[in-house]
Amino acid sequence: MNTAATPLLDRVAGPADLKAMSNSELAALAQELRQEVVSIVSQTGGHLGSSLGVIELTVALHAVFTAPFDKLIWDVGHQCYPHKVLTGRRARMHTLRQEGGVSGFCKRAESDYDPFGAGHSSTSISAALGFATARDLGQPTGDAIAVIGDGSISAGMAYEAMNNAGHAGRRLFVILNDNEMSIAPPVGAMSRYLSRLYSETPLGRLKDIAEDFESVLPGPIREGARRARQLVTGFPGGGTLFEELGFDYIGPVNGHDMNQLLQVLRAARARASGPVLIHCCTVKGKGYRPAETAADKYHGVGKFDVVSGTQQKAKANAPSYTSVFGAALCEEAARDPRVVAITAAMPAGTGVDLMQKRFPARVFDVGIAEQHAVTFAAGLAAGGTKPFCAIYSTFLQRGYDQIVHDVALQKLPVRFAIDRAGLVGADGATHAGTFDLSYLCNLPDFVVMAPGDEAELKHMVATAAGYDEGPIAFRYPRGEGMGVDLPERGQVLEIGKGRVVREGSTLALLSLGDALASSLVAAEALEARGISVTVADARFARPFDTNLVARLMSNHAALVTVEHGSEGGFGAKVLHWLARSGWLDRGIPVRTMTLPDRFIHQASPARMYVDAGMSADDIAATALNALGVASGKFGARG
Ligand SMILES: Cc1ncc(C[n+]2csc(CCOP(=O)(O)OP(=O)(O)O)c2C)c(N)n1
Ligand SMILES: CC(=O)[C@@H](O)[C@H](O)COP(=O)(O)O
Ligand SMILES: [Mg+2]
Repeated sequence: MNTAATPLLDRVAGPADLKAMSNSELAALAQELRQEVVSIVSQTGGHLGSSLGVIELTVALHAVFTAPFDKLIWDVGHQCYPHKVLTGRRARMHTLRQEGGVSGFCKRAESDYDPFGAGHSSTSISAALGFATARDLGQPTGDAIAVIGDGSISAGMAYEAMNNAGHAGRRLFVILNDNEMSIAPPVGAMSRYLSRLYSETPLGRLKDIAEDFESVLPGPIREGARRARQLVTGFPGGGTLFEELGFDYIGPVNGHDMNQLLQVLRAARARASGPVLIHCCTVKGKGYRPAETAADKYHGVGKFDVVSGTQQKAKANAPSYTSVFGAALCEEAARDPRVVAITAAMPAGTGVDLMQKRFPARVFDVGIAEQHAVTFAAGLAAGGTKPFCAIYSTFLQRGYDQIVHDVALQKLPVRFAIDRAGLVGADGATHAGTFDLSYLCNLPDFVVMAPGDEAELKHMVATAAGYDEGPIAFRYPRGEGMGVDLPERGQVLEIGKGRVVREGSTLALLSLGDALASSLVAAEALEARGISVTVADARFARPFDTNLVARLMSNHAALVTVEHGSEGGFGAKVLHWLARSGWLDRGIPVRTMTLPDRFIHQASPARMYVDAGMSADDIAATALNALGVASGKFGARG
């Protein structure tokens, strides 16, 4: 528990309590809130650095605006912990990111103070404009305020929204939280531009203040504006990019100076008639030394010791799939200079940082820009290189039209390395990689693979590297592999060929990807009940091994497919084929085990699979049910 004294925070039951506080009390409250957030996350783990950077901003926003009537929309939502503490969730924060607990992101179902859910980035300005438009159409809604980071503002959606908002001219606030960090150091021309705005104008002096605001802002700030305008703009009208898009621009503001924040927000709130962008400069990890000095600014941390900052690390039993991919990619890159890699702001998360270190000229971090990443990869493939486009399953959803239109339709050999497939744990439903099988298996000419263990992943990287006929993807889960021996060199697999892992005679389990582990456990349990089980690893979801399926159907009393993906993926393909080829008419029971038709909420991955009805016990029960139907002698649940 947090034992530090928090007299001001203890007086806060909700944001209304901030209204009566003086500026200096609000500044002191921010310090208490900071230590509270450090204390909470030290016990739960989570996204700490981003939350610490917006402590003063959170206090100031709640002091000036009136949530939940005013809509405060946190982009991504990974910086929302101080907001949650101030909005009635303090007592439950010890359950952060745990099963049944407080979400690590904003969630409409959790609180009226979370008007719009997130987890993926760059949606806040669009959502805020939606609220502002609803208000102008007569809905009982107050101001809409989007808080978006310098990393998240690199995505196309943010510009689509600003383009629309600038044209619409509605009263709307965008707070650009510029901490010069994404998860990794930010990249791109926009990031460079923001750095110029930041570095060439002294903090504490606002530049480019629209006429309307000038009269309510202090003299020195007004003075700085003119000079800064000349220094950093370069647009024909002398405005910032944001002004050219139709926003009033205020900034840069020192996001840790409570007086300045309050003054600027109050002025903006009093005077704005159209869209306003407030450029707020902050420090990721602010006020907690281990975070400020860490290379990743404590973006995402496990539980840690508050005094030393030392994080608890669970002992690894096997290398992670990510690290196996990263190493295998490096090996392929060393062999073939045409191998290149693309990441959308996640070099470490995807494991391409290894190749980035060895072959920096062949790794491209495009920033948070998944759509661009996919089409950029398509261009790289069309241009003769061998691109590996490494994107988490959940974020690849952003690039779906690009996958269809730019990659699949043109049959371009882009290799998709899809990490975080399946249920991912504490990040919950927003980050679950459950749809990729469904959305890729329907695309003509696409090859879709899933490794049953980390050695298989190495083979699949080699297979993808050697495959030039069209698009190819492999999807693998977050976390550790199975602890199997890794081959010296990945083998090129025959496209569309599965393998039998364990031979039996009564029941056939046909698993895809990491569902192999639970299928093997289920097989053991069934064997203990006297049922002889074959376990086959499909390896390929598309094209899948029809000969193998036909063999399993002809030699066994029932077939169960198992995959860690939503309905409409591998099992659906198998079922279609069985129906079309007439196999289903022969009366052999078939079951498809997929994730259920609902979102699964945060818990440990193992618990999420239990919730999803996909544990080894569930597989065994489903198998017994299928066999019961076949023979009438197994009366199990299912
Ligand atoms: C569409 C999408 N791509 C990638 C991510 C992963 N991601 C989460 S936070 C983050 C960095 C965001 O940087 P910024 O907006 O500057 O916020 P900061 O972490 O600096 O507070 C990234 C890349 C995501 N959540 N959504
Ligand atoms: C907020 C966000 O989207 C990322 O920080 C994400 O939580 C990273 O997930 P991993 O921990 O699986 O890399
Ligand atoms: Mg940032």
